[in-house]
Amino acid sequence: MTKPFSQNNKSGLTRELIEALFPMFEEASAGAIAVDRDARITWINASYAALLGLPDPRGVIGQDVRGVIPQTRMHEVVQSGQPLLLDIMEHDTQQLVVTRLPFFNEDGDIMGAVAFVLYDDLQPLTPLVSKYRRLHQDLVAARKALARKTRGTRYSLGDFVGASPAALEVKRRARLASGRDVPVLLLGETGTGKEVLAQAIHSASGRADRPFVGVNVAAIPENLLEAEFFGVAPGAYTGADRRNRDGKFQLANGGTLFLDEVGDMPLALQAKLLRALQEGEIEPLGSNKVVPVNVRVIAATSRNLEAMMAEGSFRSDLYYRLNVLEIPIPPLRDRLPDLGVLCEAILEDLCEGLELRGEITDAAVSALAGYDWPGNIRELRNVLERALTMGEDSGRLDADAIFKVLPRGGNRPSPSLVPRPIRPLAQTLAEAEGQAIEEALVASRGNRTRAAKLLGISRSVLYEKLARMS
Ligand SMILES: Nc1ncnc2c1ncn2[C@@H]1O[C@H](COP(=O)(O)OP(=O)(O)OP(=O)(O)O)[C@@H](O)[C@H]1O
Repeated sequence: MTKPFSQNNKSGLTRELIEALFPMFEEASAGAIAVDRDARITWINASYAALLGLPDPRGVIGQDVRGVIPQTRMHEVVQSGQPLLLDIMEHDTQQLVVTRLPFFNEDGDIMGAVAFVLYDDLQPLTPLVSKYRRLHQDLVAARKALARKTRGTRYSLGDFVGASPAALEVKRRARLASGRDVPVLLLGETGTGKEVLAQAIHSASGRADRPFVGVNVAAIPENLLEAEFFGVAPGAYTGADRRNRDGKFQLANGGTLFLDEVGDMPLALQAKLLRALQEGEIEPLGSNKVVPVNVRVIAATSRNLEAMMAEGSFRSDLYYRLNVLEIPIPPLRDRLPDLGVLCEAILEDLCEGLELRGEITDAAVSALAGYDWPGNIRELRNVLERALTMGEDSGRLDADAIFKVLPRGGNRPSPSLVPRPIRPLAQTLAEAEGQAIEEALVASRGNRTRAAKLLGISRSVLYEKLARMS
């Protein structure tokens, strides 16, 4: 099939080396091809021609290699003079492992390139290829996470999953909060999604392209809190940095400051925080100069601030300053109709980048509904993660897989075992109606028109009933 190297490639170490190795490579490979410096085919062996399905290999001599093998990268090799030692090339439905080497004349000028198909069947390479795919998927996921991190937030409102009336009300308030530049107070037990919501409000607000800075008050030792919040002036105290150190207020300037576990803030710092919020300025530790700051505060707590005010451990003036728009987030046990969609969303997230289906059966969701969820959605995520780790390789979770990992002792009493007081019929009917509406909204993912259709009532009747329920 003509000669791989033209006459003017007489010497030159690389060419000689390639020539010496050529018969061995050709023999061992599943196909070989050579191109000239313009990436036109000068030679192709019979096995490669057969692999490519070429009826007449001579017909392709002189053609641009890209016209014959669309996914080739030979033109890159002849342009750069650099080999591409290992690559997986797609051709039609095949995946070919190829190596591509340039060759030069005695003056070092590029003359062309040769390529060998090392494997045309990836079966023996399956472990390597799956590892490569997994790493590639991890890389994509890490890049996404990094992009979010550089913006300061990971979540948007769509990440607050739930379609029950309780979840929809949370989202309605969050949207309201995004449109108004006022302080927001998020109230909810641990793991209910306070941080998710704080980030989502910021991302949808006019401050979205400014920083989002979160600080967990409970996680910082009391003696460091002031420096953490307001920063430190150079040489403020013995051992302090010579340079100025910005506090969270300065870092969040122009953006949003998320104060998590604000109920854990000592009284002395509460006074300083109040002043900063009222005056719009702060005084770094050890400095006698005030610095103007413009931050929107979103505070969150799992504690009962009203009870704390009553006992004097939380300042009421700070409470009213922070609580301009309050968003109570219900615990998971109070929005069990959301379990199904939450599981779906969490499993999708957990399985991203892995070759797992991440499915859950209805019976498994019912098993989850029997548990009390003191750790809320964070705990649900952990349970699903454990079930995936310990379960079948396919990533399909059934009730058994859930029971194996669900903490014991936290079960809710099954409704049939709890003696139910007899109540007026109208009340029982209203509750049944409320539950049916809630389930229809979950099934329709919050789409009221579809929910009304499922319930066999008109949209306006559904709206009337929802208004009566709220
Ligand atoms: N509505 C939701 N939809 C989907 N995932 C959620 C939701 N709420 C919380 N999560 C997930 O649950 C975990 C805990 O959420 P988050 O940290 O926001 O809770 P938190 O209320 O701030 O908890 P803590 O008070 O302990 O800091 C996170 O992994 C988050 O992604």
